[in-house]
Amino acid sequence: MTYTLILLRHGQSEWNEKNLFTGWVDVALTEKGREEATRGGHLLTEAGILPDIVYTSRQKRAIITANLALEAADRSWIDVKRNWRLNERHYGALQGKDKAQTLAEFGEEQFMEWRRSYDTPPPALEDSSEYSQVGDPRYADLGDDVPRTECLKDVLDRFLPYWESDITVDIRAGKTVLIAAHGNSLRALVKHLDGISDKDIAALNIPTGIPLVYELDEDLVPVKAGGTYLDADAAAAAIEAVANQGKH
Ligand SMILES: O=C(O)[C@@H](CO)OP(=O)(O)O
Repeated sequence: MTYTLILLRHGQSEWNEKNLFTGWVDVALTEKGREEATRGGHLLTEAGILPDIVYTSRQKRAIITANLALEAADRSWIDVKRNWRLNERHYGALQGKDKAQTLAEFGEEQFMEWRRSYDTPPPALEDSSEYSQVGDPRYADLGDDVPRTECLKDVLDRFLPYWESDITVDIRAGKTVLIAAHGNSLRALVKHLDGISDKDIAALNIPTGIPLVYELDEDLVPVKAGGTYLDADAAAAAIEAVANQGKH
């Protein structure tokens, strides 16, 4: 008996296109991002892998990606659960900043430490910033615990309780679960699933809009480490592009 889990990073967002750090800022998809999402749904249909329930963050780029992919797969009717614990990593004071300019200003070592280190968060974002989520009604249940910055470890710490309490329950019930989320919240999940070390996770990048399918055994251990991208060639090229962001 194995279980099926599908991970889908949202399609290209307006700030992905502009090469800006995004985090918890609720930016929209570009036209290309919408097309990627629809194509993701077609890839699922072609592979005959159809989700029974979808989990998303509370951010519209993931929500709309899920909607478009499910519409393409004719599965708009499935149950949906949204939770802030699937949100993108809060990028602190880098939110809204240009990646190339940040790289030029602070140098590659600092830039990569903020982008990809496991446990070094960027400087905290001021509550008065236009890019702060403090006071946003969608996070009212968080009270004053709305993040001001996060490292990947913080994402794992807030994601894992929800993984255990909700997502794994649906998986173990035999449902094919689709998680539509973000580059860094999905990196956190992949780190957990594949048992990737704190150091090695720095080199792992997730492309936009290409379903990544995991077959999990009874202990929820991947049958094939790293899972399977439904379009492996497109994924390889897109992974390279994410890794090099800010450098060109
Ligand atoms: O800006 C962000 O929020 C993330 C994902 O788009 O970027 P990065 O890949 O640099 O962590």
